[in-house]
Amino acid sequence: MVNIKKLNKISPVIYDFLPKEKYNVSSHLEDSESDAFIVRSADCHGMEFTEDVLAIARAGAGTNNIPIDKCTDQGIVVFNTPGANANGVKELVLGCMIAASRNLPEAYDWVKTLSGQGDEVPKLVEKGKGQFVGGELKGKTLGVIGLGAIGIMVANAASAIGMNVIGYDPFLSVDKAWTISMYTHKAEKLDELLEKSDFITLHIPQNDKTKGFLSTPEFSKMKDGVIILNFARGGLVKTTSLFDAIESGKVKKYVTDFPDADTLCHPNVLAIPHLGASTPESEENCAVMAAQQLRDFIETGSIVNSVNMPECIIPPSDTVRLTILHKNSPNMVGQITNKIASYELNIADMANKSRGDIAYTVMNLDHEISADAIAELSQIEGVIKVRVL
Ligand SMILES: NC(=O)C1=CN([C@@H]2O[C@H](COP(=O)(O)OP(=O)(O)OC[C@H]3O[C@@H](n4cnc5c(N)ncnc54)[C@H](O)[C@@H]3O)[C@@H](O)[C@H]2O)C=CC1
Ligand SMILES: O=C(O)C(=O)COP(=O)(O)O
Repeated sequence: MVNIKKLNKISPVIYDFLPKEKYNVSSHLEDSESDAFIVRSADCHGMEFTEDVLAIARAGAGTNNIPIDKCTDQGIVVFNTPGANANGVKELVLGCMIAASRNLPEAYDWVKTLSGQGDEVPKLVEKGKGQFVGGELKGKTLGVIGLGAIGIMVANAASAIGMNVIGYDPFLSVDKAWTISMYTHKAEKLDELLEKSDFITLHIPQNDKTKGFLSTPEFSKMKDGVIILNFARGGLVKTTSLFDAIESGKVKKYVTDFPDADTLCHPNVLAIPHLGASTPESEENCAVMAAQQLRDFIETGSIVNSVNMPECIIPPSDTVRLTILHKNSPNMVGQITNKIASYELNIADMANKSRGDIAYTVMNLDHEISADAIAELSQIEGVIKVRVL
């Protein structure tokens, strides 16, 4: 039985992919008895992992809640589900862009104050509506920072409703570029996007390099009255700089899916409780993808959509399969194959993939491998984790 601990509520569709006969998926497991974890936004940074932990599947995109370096050092494969919740976020970004521009939250609050005015309500509505006049999106310029799964969908949808779109992503892949609407203008420099945009939306991961991505120097380059949307992560925007920019009239409104004690009640902040991916469709897509990836890895050794290990797609096999995560350094494969040969085992098939400092070797063997041989392979310097499937 493989124990998979759920660290968040996950769509029950996972049970279709992790059948009860083989997988014990529960939130009641101890960390120490878990072979793998499936998680949404729960903070895993303080967790200790035993050497039996094989993988962590993030049913979602952002992995800043997972200690990636620690997992890599321990040979724990971390997966995410790229694109699985992108449509959910895109729709909320569009809705909030309209809500912010047309002053809907303020108007909604105000109209409720008319309660108790009886037949006067329609007249009072017409009299008071002028205070909530807000601009249309058509013809305005939207700056999209980060053209990944979500940023591209937002850019394409905004083009379709008549906005001018400027995109900025210095790391854009060619495959992704093919999917961007021809109407999206490419900003060579971030400054160009900051200077020209009426709305700016963030769709980049939060990491050591992107923390405080928008702070005083960036705000100072923006147009007066810009509306900023942050459906990526709270730490991307420096709050003190944001409040100064609101005070000076530079920023008209800040829409965030990641409120904190400071931003929560600010009158120019439209705060949403991290709802971007909270749709049945996105939750199900993420759960399916996370469960499938986890199962494939556990059963065949295949690694797809990992954020810390090399991709390695291998068909299932009836033979004994050995998977070895190891350092990507000279003569690792040589030492491993020599050790196997010393036990007079023949390698029928083999794959070796690397990513940065880490490599992954998968072998199909003609015969069973002994516990002694596995122990000796594990002791080779640079070998991180050995599994027999
Ligand atoms: N509010 C919510 O519920 C959700 C929030 N998210 C957040 O949105 C982020 C983006 O999600 P996806 O689009 O699915 O990820 P993705 O990985 O498909 O796209 C991220 C893009 O950001 C780009 N990028 C990275 N650093 C950059 C930089 N310094 N400047 C410009 N571009 C940069 C990358 O090249 C990539 O194209 C996630 O990391 C997560 O934090 C994701 C899903 C749901
Ligand atoms: O996928 C992401 O990065 C998200 O922010 C969604 O988080 P959630 O799964 O809704 O806790």
